[in-house]
Amino acid sequence: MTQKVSVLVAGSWGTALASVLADNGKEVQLWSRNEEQVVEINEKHTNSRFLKEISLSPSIIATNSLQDAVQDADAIIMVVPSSGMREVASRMRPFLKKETLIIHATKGFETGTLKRMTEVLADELPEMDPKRFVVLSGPSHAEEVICKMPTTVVVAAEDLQAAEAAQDLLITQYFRVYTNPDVTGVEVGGALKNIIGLGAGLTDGLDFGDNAKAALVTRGLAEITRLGTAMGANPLTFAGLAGIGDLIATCTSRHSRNWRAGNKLAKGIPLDEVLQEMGMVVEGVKTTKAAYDLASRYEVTMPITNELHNVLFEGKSPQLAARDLMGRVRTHEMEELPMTR
Ligand SMILES: NC(=O)C1=CN([C@@H]2O[C@H](COP(=O)(O)OP(=O)(O)OC[C@H]3O[C@@H](n4cnc5c(N)ncnc54)[C@H](OP(=O)(O)O)[C@@H]3O)[C@@H](O)[C@H]2O)C=CC1
Ligand SMILES: O=C(CO)COP(=O)(O)O
Repeated sequence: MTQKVSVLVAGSWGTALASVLADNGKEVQLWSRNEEQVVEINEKHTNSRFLKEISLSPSIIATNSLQDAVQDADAIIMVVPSSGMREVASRMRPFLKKETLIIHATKGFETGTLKRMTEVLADELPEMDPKRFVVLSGPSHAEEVICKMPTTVVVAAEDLQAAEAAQDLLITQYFRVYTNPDVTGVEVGGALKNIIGLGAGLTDGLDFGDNAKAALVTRGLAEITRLGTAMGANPLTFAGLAGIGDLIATCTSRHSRNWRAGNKLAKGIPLDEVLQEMGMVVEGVKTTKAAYDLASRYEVTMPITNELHNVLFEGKSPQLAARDLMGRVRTHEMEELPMTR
């Protein structure tokens, strides 16, 4: 029997994942709160606001009804921005079957609570087994996936069978899916790389050069690993797709929303104008605030996040932030290790 999979919501990444599922022979519903978008997807088979003139599979059915999208689904993929995860999870709860597989592909923390997305899902869906919540992450720009360009991602769940079920739903010739048991690591890596992506956009916008960007990625990975392990992640996860893999994509790609936002900031455009101009979610901004608070909660040193926080929210100039990063007290590359001579 054909599996029924619903994707919530029809942003760029949700639409690209719906397309992968359709290519994999699944019966796909794509939920949006926006009536015009539903009509466009069903009648023209495009989602022009997010994916320009790309043609979508006519087998993807868009709907405005959350109940219709959720009630018969064998699996649901949640791709709502982190700011909307709690609201959408709570609204879908009355229609959800206990056995439905829940996957999310969102990269961020909840502002205020600082919770990871599977923790938000566990709060709002208490009837579901949290060990079966799956997170999907890795280097995967919607603009390339929708064109069936070779892409690799990772799905993590505490329950291996749940991760394998997600792998099975999505793996295709062009979309290779690995499993990993480290839910915390995959969620933390996916969220924190966006901060470094913003920083890379700033660095490139200010013409700091290739050495600076390599330093940012490498030292960014060091602080992601530091916070992630303090939160319970396996450090090896950050050497994988949800860590260095996604950092490379975000810090080097012309598709990256976070890189582009950082690049605009480097031109002196104020943050609120940058976010308006982007017209798409830039998770790195809220994540910088959350990571700044998490670093303090877990007593972890995160110099790049700290400086980016000052640039975004305290009006510090990026040049001064870079100077302060370069002028930090000298230390060992592996800061956990003592200095030896
Ligand atoms: N784009 C990409 O390539 C990738 C994105 N991601 C992650 O996926 C998530 C979504 O990003 P992306 O698809 O790019 O975002 P987009 O900006 O492309 O789309 C966001 C969509 O979410 C909708 N939305 C926002 N809040 C709510 C809500 N409370 N209820 C219902 N719908 C809502 C918006 O609807 P409306 O228009 O009505 O506001 C819009 O359709 C992010 O966490 C991102 O980091 C992960 C990997 C790749
Ligand atoms: O997470 C993403 C790609 O893996 C999307 O975020 P960016 O567009 O900022 O790179």
